[in-house]
Amino acid sequence: MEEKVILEASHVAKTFFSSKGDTDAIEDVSIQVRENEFLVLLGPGQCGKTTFLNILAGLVKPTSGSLKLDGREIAGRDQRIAMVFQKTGLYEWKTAMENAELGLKYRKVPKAKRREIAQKYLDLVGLHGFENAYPHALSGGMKQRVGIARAYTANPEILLMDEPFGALDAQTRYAMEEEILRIWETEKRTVIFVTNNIEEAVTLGDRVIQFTERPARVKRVYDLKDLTRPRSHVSEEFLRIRQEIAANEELMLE
Ligand SMILES: Nc1ncnc2c1ncn2[C@@H]1O[C@H](COP(=O)(O)OP(=O)(O)OP(=O)(O)O)[C@@H](O)[C@H]1O
Repeated sequence: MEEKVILEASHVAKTFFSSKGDTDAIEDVSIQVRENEFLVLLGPGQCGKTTFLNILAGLVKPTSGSLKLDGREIAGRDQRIAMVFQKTGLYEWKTAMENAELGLKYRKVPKAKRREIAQKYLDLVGLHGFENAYPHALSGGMKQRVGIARAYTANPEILLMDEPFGALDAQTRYAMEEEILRIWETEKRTVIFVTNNIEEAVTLGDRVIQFTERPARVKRVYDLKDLTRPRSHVSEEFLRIRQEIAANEELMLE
């Protein structure tokens, strides 16, 4: 059975206009995102990935093109879409719990209820016992966990993740890749995850959409659904796909 398309971007383009010259960030990107899939957007640095994600989040207005969520056109921010940033954007003067429940507070959810929901997701991301910790007392990986809990707490249909592990050391990054898969398997949502790291893309994605250099276009789509999880970084299949994607990326950079 064909899976349901939850989000569709059609012919999205973005040019930043400025007195110093215009920058074409995205040329013409059309993608379909399937419900509950883990979709990775992979592309070289500065190719326009963040811009594209910001457009999906309603934070940047496309120059042209359109977005449909659940079959209906959307423009601007939508509560059904939540974002996890590379820089976590946590409030330093708020505890892990207060950060996690913030979205619900804005929505005027009563305190007891929002505590209950935030607690559920702090538990899910492995932060039980750290509810009262302030961000400065948390490691980089733990801060990202709070960011993920905060996004889940808002109960979105779609989670956008912009290189969330890009600033972490390699070991923590591997651990967080396993963690995000565990969290996603436990409570499935549609995830759109941006990275410039091929290994990370192949580790995580049901599908990987490879972008060209700026201005971004879709170069190729890899369907990895049949690559069994958990994925061994040294299996023949994993290495073959990694190599294939890398070769394609090099071709683009020549
Ligand atoms: N607000 C803006 N005004 C002008 N130019 C911008 C703006 N935001 C992004 N750009 C330009 O658009 C291009 C794409 O940037 P973007 O951050 O989307 O790339 P990226 O693929 O996410 O990069 P990275 O992998 O380094 O995070 C860059 O050349 C950037 O300088």
